[in-house]
Amino acid sequence: MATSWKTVKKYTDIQYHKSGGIARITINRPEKRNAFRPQTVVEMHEALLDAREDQKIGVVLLTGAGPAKDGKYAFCAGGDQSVRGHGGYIDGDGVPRLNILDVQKLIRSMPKIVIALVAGYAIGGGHVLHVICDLTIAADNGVFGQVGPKMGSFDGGFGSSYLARLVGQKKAREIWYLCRHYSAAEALEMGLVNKVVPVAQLEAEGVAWANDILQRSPLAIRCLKSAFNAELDGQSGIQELSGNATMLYYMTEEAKEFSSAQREKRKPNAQKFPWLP
Ligand SMILES: CC(C)(COP(=O)(O)OP(=O)(O)OC[C@H]1O[C@@H](n2cnc3c(N)ncnc32)[C@H](O)[C@@H]1OP(=O)(O)O)[C@@H](O)C(=O)NCCC(=O)NCCSC(=O)c1cc(O)c2ccccc2c1O
Repeated sequence: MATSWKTVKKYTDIQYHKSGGIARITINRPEKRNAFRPQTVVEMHEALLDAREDQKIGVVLLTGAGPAKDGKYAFCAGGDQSVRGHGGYIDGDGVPRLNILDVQKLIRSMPKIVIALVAGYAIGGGHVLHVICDLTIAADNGVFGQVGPKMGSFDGGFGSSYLARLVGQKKAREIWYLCRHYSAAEALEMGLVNKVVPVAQLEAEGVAWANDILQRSPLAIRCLKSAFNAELDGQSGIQELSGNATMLYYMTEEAKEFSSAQREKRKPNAQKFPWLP
C-alpha cells in the first residue's frame, strides 16, 4: 500500500513530508542531479532539526527527486558547482559556505535513524551524504563515486575516514584516488550499502525498514547509535554517549530524590538506593 505523505512545510530546494513516525526529506533539484547549494543545505538542516525535535518521528528517509526530464535519477551530485566561489559555495547572501558539514554532523548525532534512499547518482558531496546516514538502501540503478581529485575538492572528514571504516582502507583509497563510478551491486559487495532493490520499490523498501525500526525500543536504538558513533568520534562521540547516560539517570528515582532534596534544602535519602554490583 502506498504511504500517505503529508507536507510539513513548503521549501524551495527540498520537499519535506511526514507519515506516522517517518519523516522524508527529498532534495528537489533534479535538473542539477540534486546538487546542493547553500540554500538547499539550510532547508535540509531545518527539516532535520524539525525531525529531531518531533517526538513522534523515529526515522528519517533522505532521498533525491527524480527522474529528471532526461529520465535519469540522482540521489545527489554534491555541491552545486555553478555557485562554487572563493572559499565555498555562494548564493543569495554572497557569503561562501561549506554548510553541508553542519548537515553531516546533525545526521551523525541526531538520536533518530537516518536512511539514505539512493536512486541514480550519489557522487561527490552526495556520496558523503549517503555514507554518513545510518543505513543506505540503493536502487539497482544506483551509481556511487567520488570526484574531488578530478575537479578540485576533497572531503577529509567523514567522507574519507568513515568511508574507510565502511569499506576498508584499500577500497576507500581506490574510491578517492581513481574517482571511478561503482554500480549498486558493487556497492553492496563492498559493504557501502545495506540492500539493493528495483528502483520502483526503493521507497516502499525504505518505509518497510523504517516501520521495522519503529517497532523497536527508542531508547535502545538511541543508545546504540551513540555507541556506534562513540567508538569513532572521539570527545564528541563520548559526549553523545554520556549525554544519554545522563538523560537516563535523570529519569531514575535516585536522581529525582537528590534533585528534590537540593531544591527542598534537605538531606537526600541516599539509603533508599542500592550500590549495585
Ligand atoms: C553526476 C554526474 C556523474 C551525472 O552525469 P550525467 O552525464 O548523467 O549528467 P550531466 O553531467 O549532463 O548533468 C546533468 C545536469 O546536471 C548538472 N549538474 C550535475 N552535477 C552538478 C553539480 N554538482 N553542480 C551543478 N550542476 C550539476 C550538469 O551541469 C547538467 O546541467 P546542464 O544545465 O548542463 O544540463 C555528473 O553530472 C557529475 O559528475 N557531476 C559533477 C559532480 C561534482 O563535481 N560534484 C561536486 C563535488 S565537490 C562536493 O560535492 C563538495 C561539497 C561540499 O560542500 C564540501 C564541503 C566540505 C568538503 C568537501 C566538499 C565537497 O567535496
